[in-house]
Amino acid sequence: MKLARTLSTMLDDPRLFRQYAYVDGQWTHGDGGREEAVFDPATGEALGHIPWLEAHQIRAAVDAADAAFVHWRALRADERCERLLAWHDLILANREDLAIIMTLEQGKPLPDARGEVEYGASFVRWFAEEGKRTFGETIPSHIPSAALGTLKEPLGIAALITPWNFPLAMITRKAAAALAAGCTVIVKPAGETPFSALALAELAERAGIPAGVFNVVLGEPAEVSKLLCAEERVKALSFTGSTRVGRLLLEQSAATVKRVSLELGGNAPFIVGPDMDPKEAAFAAVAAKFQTAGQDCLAANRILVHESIHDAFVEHFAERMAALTVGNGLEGEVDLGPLIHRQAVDKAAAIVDDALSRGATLVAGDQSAAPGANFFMPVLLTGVTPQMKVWREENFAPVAGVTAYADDEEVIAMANDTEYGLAAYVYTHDIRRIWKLLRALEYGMVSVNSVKMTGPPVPFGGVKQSGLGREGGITGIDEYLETKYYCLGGLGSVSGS
Ligand SMILES: NC(=O)c1ccc[n+]([C@@H]2O[C@H](COP(=O)([O-])OP(=O)(O)OC[C@H]3O[C@@H](n4cnc5c(N)ncnc54)[C@H](O)[C@@H]3O)[C@@H](O)[C@H]2O)c1
Ligand SMILES: N[C@@H](CC=O)C(=O)O
Repeated sequence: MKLARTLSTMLDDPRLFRQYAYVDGQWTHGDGGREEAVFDPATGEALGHIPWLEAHQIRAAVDAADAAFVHWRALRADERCERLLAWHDLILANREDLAIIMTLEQGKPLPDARGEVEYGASFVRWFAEEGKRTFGETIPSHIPSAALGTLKEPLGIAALITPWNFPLAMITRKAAAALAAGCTVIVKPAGETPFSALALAELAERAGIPAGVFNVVLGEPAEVSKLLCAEERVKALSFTGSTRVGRLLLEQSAATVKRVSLELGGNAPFIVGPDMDPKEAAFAAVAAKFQTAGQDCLAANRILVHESIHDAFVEHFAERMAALTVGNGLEGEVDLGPLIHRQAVDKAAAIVDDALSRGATLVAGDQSAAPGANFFMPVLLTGVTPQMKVWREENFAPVAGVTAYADDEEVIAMANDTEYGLAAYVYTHDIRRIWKLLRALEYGMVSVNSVKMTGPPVPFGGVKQSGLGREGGITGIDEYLETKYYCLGGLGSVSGS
């Protein structure tokens, strides 16, 4: 497929490409005339422009979400469910257009983008159904003549701030939960990937989600986030992004005591036991490292291999890595697209340089083969140590670092030697080792002998500085619900009280 200059000409439905914010059911430009270009990371070409809203326009979005909350919360759960299912169906019906938009603005290969559209839609279906199951409790009463229980009520307006690496699914995993709970939402997508969010808004409108219920605001990130955090009427803040920005938003939300959910950075260990077939483990590690060109919070950052199979593992890893193709995600069979921008490439190069200067070995990774300014060829480093940035930082790039270990105690200490605690991978068939590692690893998610671990039924989230709260699963909707306890006294003789 040839890259067209105008994004809309590539779509079956050009109305999915919107260059406005979406507030109170209206496509909105910025009153101050400020706007930003959005670039295709593969080519550097500008795809379009988005407005930066002024402070009074952000407040107008809060006014709209506040007014809409009254009616949205009053719908029955099954009525909200119907609208969410309509949204789900429209997302899937427009899968190809949404995938093209995503590949153009984010860079991931088109098949991966299609996969993300399906993944994103799956959260909408999940929460459409979960909204019908927000049960309260009956509490055996200790108070004479009283009935006790709880109700689940929507919190109010939820501000949802999302990253660029999964421009669609990180929105739906939050928004579908909030909307199903009866909350209204204000989405602030990453400036690098706003068009997926705006296409979702167009489809939400077509699905019959009323004006003011789903809003997308755009603007200078720190400015917009500060305004949303300061707003008393915004009751919940759900953020996915870096730990650095997550800390900042947590601090800013303190003044209004918001419900805060944070899905932050990861630094996943990938542990390979001595009993593993080195080839099987190496192929799995390549899959866990290089999806989304390493720009994934679940990416296997530190690959910890038992010393008895280390050399064979490295050989197979290098062989598998050499077969990966790097290029424009719209063109042909590509495994890795570009990084999001030049700063990401510079950061990756600096991390590799740091590792080499501290004694790591470069097994493979020739940057002269990169097909463009924002591309970074996969790198394999061995002899990685805790002193190196590649160990300490989330590299968010196709840079794999391998370290040998001697025994379970050593690998547990190595794996936990990080401020992060999102996900860990364990590859071994020894059931005792599996149980030991499962219990000892300080991570919110541990995946044993499987690269794939996510999906709607899963309580996704991290411990330590990888976050607060869980998204998805049967508890994901609780992030947007308040428990109201009631005591109905003076009932006379209440049987069983
Ligand atoms: N745990 C998860 O579920 C998960 C999922 C995806 C991505 N991530 C993490 O996201 C990070 C990559 O995404 P990113 O680079 O977009 O993160 P980021 O923190 O730079 O940006 C995330 C969002 O915050 C906004 N933002 C940026 N600077 C801000 C500021 N100073 N004040 C307020 N808002 C600001 C951005 O515009 C964007 O909308 C990685 O750390 C990755 O691990 C985590
Ligand atoms: N792959 C993760 C997103 C992290 O960047 C997910 O499935 O949520």
